Amino acid sequence: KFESSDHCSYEDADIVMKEWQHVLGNGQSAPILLRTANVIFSGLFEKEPTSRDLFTRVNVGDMHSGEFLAHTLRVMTGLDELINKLHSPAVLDSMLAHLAEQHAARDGVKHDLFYVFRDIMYSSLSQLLDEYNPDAWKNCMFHILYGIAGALP
Ligand code: HEM
Repeated sequence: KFESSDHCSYEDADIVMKEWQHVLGNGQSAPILLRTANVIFSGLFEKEPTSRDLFTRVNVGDMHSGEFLAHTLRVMTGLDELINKLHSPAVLDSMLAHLAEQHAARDGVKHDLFYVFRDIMYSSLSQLLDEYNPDAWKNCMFHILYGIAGALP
């Protein structure tokens, strides 16, 4: 399944939160989140074409439609909330448990799609961020992605 990683230490969490803040720190957070999400989802659909069908309900046929943008904003604000809770493990874990249920309820959502998502996310972040510490991201995103997708088929 997921390759293991070191524990997301307090310092790792600090680095990830600070670097993530640089993505969003200029007051233009929504357009940046949407653009990043568009890159990630386009990359996912390119690599795993059948995964597109999981998003028909949210009008993936037109990735610029209000429905699809609203979906990507839910995902990215969800990610933002998770990252901002890296110092509050109990709260983080209850958010992750809820997201795990929401994803498990959707047929066809498989754990391996999450590492495709992860790898595309890492390459976008490394391009987006002047300072990018891959080990800190790997350690903390392991916890987040495993928390959502660890029990998926
Ligand atoms: C860090 C990664 C991710 C986060 C934070 C995240 C978060 C979310 C959130 C907040 C929702 C809305 C839940 C709801 O209102 O029911 C959602 C829906 C969904 N997610 Fe994720 N997600 C992530 C990754 C993925 C991946 C990799 C897949 C699989 C390709 C996926 C598949 C779906 C599907 C199919 C839906 C339902 C779309 C609909 O509304 O019809 N997610 N996700």
